[in-house]
Order: sequence, then structure tokens, then C-alpha cells
Amino acid sequence: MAEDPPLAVDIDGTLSREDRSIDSRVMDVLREWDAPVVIATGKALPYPIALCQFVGVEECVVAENGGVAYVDDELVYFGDRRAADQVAAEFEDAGHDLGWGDADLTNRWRETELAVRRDRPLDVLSEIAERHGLHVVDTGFAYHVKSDGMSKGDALPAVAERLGVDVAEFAAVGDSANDVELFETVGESYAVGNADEHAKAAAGEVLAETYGDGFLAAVERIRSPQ
Ligand SMILES: O=C(O)COP(=O)(O)O
Ligand SMILES: [Mg+2]
Repeated sequence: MAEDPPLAVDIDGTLSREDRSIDSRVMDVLREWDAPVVIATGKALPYPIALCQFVGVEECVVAENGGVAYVDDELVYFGDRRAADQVAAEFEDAGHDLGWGDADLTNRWRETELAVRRDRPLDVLSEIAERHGLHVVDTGFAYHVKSDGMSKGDALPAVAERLGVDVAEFAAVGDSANDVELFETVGESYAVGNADEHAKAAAGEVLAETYGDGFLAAVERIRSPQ
């Protein structure tokens, strides 16, 4: 069997079921992957780090939509949270909260951007974000307020370099607008069947299968190219 290529994979909507729980079948696939695995996610850093630990792979992640990466015991920052914090303050002054309760586990450990629940008003959030030079990306799971040049795809080359692999060797699997730049950066890209229109348009191939089934179908394609 040919060697696996390096893999960059999204979490929510790709390794998860619709309810955001991890599809347990994907865990052994990642654990046995015969090349570097980069978990590339919109989630705050501790979540993908924990996923790597629980799966049993090297901790290697792009978190917060490319705001921060962790590879080979190094944290690499591509964003800072000050402008996003100003957006949060103005959004709250306008009478809205971020939507995650008092403890706010979604943003508590987030260092470079801001996530807002999708039932909050997008028009108000976008208007405030734009005034601060930021924009909103909708992942299907949250609205993320971040700077333009910050994305999973913009962060991956720095990770690839530290891993000693060419970024074009990567295969990527994802499901939403925050995976578009990732798909544009790697050599081979797959959108799962539940992906949004942005991810589907950017992907090299769109799978019929959804969520974890979609990821497993992408793995089949990656391992036996047509
Ligand atoms: O945190 C989100 O909103 C989405 O996370 P994901 O990039 O792993 O799908
Ligand atoms: Mg996703």
C-alpha cells in the first residue's frame, strides 16, 4: 500500500456527528494514519490538543481558524484578540450577549478571535466587526469574528515547514466556509456531503456521504486515488 499523505482535518461537521460528538470510528483511523495529522479547527486551542491526546496522535493543531498553531512544542500566533474583544464589548453594549452562558467555555481559552452563537443577530455583529477591520465567518456551528488574513490555510504552511513536509503534499477534509483557504492551500481536498456551499465550491471533490461517513469516504479516496 502506498504511504498516507500528511492529513489536515477539520473537527465539527467532519469528524463529528451532527450533534458535535466525535464519531468514534474516526479515532482509530487518525491514530493509525501513517503520516503527520494536523487537526485544523475553529475551536479554541485546548479542544484540538485534547482530541490529539485522546486519540493518541502527536499534538499538532491549527486552532481558532488559524489564529494559533501548535507544532513540535512551539506555539505560533497569527492573530491577536484585541480587536475581537472590542467587537465583543460593543456587541454587548448593543444589548446582545455572545450566547455561551456565564462560564463561556467557547471563548474562555480563545486567544486570537471570538465566537458568537448563531442565534445572535448576524447583521449587528457584522456591522461592528467591519468597523474594527474584522469580518465574520459562519462555520455552521458559530459565527467567528476574525481578521481577513487569518485562516486555517494561512497557518498550515508554517506547520508544514516545522514538520518538514511540503504543504502541497497535504490532503484536507472539511465542511464549511472556514475550510476554504485550507482547501486552496493543500494538494488534495475533500468536502463532506453536509458541507456548506463555500466548502463544496472550493473542494477538489465533494463526497456524497455526510459527517463521519464523509470523512471515512474521503480517507478511501485519499488511499486509493481514482
Ligand atoms: O468551532 C467552530 O465553529 C467550527 O469548528 P471546526 O472548524 O472544527 O468545524
Ligand atoms: Mg467544520
